[in-house]
Amino acid sequence: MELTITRPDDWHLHLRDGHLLQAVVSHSANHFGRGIVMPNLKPPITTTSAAVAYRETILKAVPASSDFTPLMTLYLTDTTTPQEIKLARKSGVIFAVKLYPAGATTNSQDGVTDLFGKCLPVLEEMVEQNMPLLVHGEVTDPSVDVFDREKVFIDTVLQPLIQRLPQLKVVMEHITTMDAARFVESCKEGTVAATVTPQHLVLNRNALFQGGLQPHNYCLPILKREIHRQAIVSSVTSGNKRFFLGTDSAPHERRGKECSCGCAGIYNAPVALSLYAKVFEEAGALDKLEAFTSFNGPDFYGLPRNKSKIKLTKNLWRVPESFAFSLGEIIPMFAGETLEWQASFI
Ligand SMILES: NC(=O)N[C@@H](CC(=O)O)C(=O)O
Ligand SMILES: [Zn+2]
Ligand SMILES: [Zn+2]
Repeated sequence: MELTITRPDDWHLHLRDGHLLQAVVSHSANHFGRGIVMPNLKPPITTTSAAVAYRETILKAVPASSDFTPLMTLYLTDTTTPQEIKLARKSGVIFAVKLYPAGATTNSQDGVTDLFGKCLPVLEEMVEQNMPLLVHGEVTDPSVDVFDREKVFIDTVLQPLIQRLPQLKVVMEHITTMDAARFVESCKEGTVAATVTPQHLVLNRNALFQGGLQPHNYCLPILKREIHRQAIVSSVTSGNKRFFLGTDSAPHERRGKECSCGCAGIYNAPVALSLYAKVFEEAGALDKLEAFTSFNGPDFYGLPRNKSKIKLTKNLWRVPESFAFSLGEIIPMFAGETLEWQASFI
């Protein structure tokens, strides 16, 4: 079996910098037309000038054979100014602002401590500039169970935010629960949307402990119960325009994952399209795959859809065990396993 679809984009991607960037960028550039690049570097990308410089670095690392376009984001902090949002919009290369609640995930220590207390003027300016807010939707209160953090975030931050600023464009990134899927479905189309990762469509939380601790399945928000996975699959495969592809591909050097305090993030760029295709096929919804991978995202962001195509072929292939690079190696999701769908340029 073979499918030809409009070239997809990745609306949530970590490309890192330095040697790691060099090692991973081609895996995204080989399949995707554009990527919304996350700003959680060390130090984070908090200014327009840093984002412009980071974009140049990425473009230099993209293989010459690819016209992959990085779409940049700004990392929101307690001290981001409305002026910075104006500058970001004027730059023409920054497409969104990213909210990391301080302490919620990898490199989020400089994130926001009090969204309503510290960031309202910035959020109001974002409405003016039609600049979307991308949210890592988890509260960080240590008394809230890690499996409930997304739902509590919706109730205590997202819902009030949308009520207060109904015109703000918001993307709830990497949704993991039935609650998030239902919430996004209840919001106004074109104003609130969600990205969905391959791992939250194909794995449930058992995958963290299958045969022993599985650090390469550890990401945030953490994998949830099977009922949540099923709810997300049905929302995504229903063809609802509010959901689109965002891999959250988040490479870490192997030693950073396989240690006594391993970091969160799954490197899925090499397998993402293969897994999305599998999910839609199993749901009997291959006819809806292209909208999810290639139409809903650009339509939400007000960007043109890609013109070129890619081919998805049902062809068994083996995921490499690892990708070696100058500082070590990166273990991809489903390392060493056999997958069914293979993506290629036309
Ligand atoms: N998803 C993750 O588990 N990790 C991401 C950060 C993020 O997207 O939350 C990373 O940067 O490694
Ligand atoms: Zn996140
Ligand atoms: Zn991410």
